Amino acid sequence: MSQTKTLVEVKDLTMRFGGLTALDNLNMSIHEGEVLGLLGPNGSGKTTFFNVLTGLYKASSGSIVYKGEEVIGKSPQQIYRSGVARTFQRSRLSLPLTVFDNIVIGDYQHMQHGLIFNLFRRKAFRAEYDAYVEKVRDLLNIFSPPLVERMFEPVETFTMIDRRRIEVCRALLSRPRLLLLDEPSAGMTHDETHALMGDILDVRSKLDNLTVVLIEHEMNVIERITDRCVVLNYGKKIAEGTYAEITSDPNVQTAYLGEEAA
Ligand SMILES: Nc1ncnc2c1ncn2[C@@H]1O[C@H](COP(=O)(O)OP(=O)(O)OP(=O)(O)O)[C@@H](O)[C@H]1O
Repeated sequence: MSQTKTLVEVKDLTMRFGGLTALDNLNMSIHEGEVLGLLGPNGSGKTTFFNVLTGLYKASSGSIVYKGEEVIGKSPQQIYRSGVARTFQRSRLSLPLTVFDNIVIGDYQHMQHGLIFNLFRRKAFRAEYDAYVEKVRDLLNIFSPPLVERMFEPVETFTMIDRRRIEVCRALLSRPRLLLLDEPSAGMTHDETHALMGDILDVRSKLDNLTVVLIEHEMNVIERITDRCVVLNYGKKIAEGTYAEITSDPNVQTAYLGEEAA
């Protein structure tokens, strides 16, 4: 029998933007090692939840306990260093830069040496640079081996799916415990989405102890890769369970049909 360990416990979490309540007394948990789907109609608070969990927004009230510690009030850097990494809905790659540069940029807070130090201590800088090359090569070998050969080519020469892979690798560079993926299938074809999700499942099986939360609209993706789902509507949790459970839940059907009818 598998035992469920809680990695994140969310209690009465509320986020207001002026008069708009984006998260409304949200209670939910994220279990260690699971792939959790975060679903809900447009504007239901999914990205806001990621923004609060990663310290970009400070919640109006409530609590998020991650690995036994309160997250609210910590800076995005502190939260990143504690093992929470994410991708964004819109691509944040710098197209003229290489794959290597784009992946390493995300980890600059972990670098030992600042610019002035590097100017004067080239040897130490070189050693750190070489270590990063190895780290990125190892990661690409796990996540997407064909990218290894093209590590020093500019991102603008890559297809959409490879760009997404690069973004996921950037999030994985710090070897996070919790990976938050905000609509990774956006803008991709069905086949590309299928391939990317295969990579994500594959990397989870290769990296120990990785928990994934995925915001996604494509139902077939959710069915294929999630262990469990939480559905939000107007910032509240309206359903929770396996894909089969949530899709047969009348509250979920009403939330989605209501949206279509609107
Ligand atoms: N910085 C902000 N300032 C004001 N309102 C915001 C801000 N961020 C989000 N909102 C509002 O909060 C609500 C929830 O938005 P959010 O982006 O979290 O929804 P979502 O479920 O991720 O939607 P989608 O699926 O369209 O990305 C929306 O009404 C949105 O307009």
